[in-house]
Amino acid sequence: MDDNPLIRLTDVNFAYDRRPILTGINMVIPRGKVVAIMGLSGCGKTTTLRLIGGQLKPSSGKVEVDGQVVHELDSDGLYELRRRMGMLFQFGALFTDMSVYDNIAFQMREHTDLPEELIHDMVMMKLHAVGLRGAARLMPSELSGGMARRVALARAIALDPMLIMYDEPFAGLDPISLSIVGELIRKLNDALGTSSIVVTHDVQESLKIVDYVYFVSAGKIVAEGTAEQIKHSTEPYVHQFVWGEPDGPVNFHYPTTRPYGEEMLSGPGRKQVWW
Ligand SMILES: Nc1ncnc2c1ncn2[C@@H]1O[C@H](COP(=O)(O)OP(=O)(O)OP(=O)(O)O)[C@@H](O)[C@H]1O
Repeated sequence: MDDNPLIRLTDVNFAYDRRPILTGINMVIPRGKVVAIMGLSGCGKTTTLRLIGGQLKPSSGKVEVDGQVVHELDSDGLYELRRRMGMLFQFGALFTDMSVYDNIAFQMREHTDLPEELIHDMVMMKLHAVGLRGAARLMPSELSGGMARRVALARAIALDPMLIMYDEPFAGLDPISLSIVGELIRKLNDALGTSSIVVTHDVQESLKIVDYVYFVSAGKIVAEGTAEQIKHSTEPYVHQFVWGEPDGPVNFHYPTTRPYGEEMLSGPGRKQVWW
């Protein structure tokens, strides 16, 4: 039991209007660790990140970050808290009209009064950390997908955050870029002494780099454990997910109560059929 985790979600429920998205979520992100939230599309992973970032408020339950209840903060408190969180959004969108250098300097200029010489040194340090110091003057359109993702990573750590949240950091990358980005997530976490949350459905890549995994299905945590425990899990849902098996508790068919035969016989133009 971690008495002082960076993040704690306690009995969190969240609904859009009256449609439940998350139910009874209990989750802990320890300091200094990399934790993955995995699950199929639409299960509520991004929603969980948005609750932690304070963009959404839970319908009930508590979201605590570094000892503060996120949804009880006023706008100044929230602004201050968010400044200490780095975020790599899905597909790591960069500002397309700014150079790589300016993309990273942007946060520093927005949130600090640091002089340009210092910003220069910090931008170069961040770019060096992701191996792209030489790309500082390029525009985003001149980068490969893997390079763009690394720039987005450098931008996420621009302000030395206490927490970095990655939303699908591996999406659309070739296998080499994928493992470079994976290794960088781990290295940056350890070098900066932050905590990281990786939202992903890329099981194999993330199991190589994370300390702990939460599996979410239909808005509930259905399994959790260390990367080793997850790899060897016999829990049917986890096993199916980890090994990418088509058959198992996750159905190929979206649920329907209507038998297939009945559906086919009741289509348009079928009403007059004599049988
Ligand atoms: N603004 C919104 N209004 C209503 N429903 C929403 C909204 N945003 C997301 N949802 C719904 O909430 C559910 C959870 O979405 P969420 O984005 O958290 O899933 P996810 O697990 O991150 O999926 P993906 O991997 O595809 O990004 C989905 O069913 C989605 O349709």
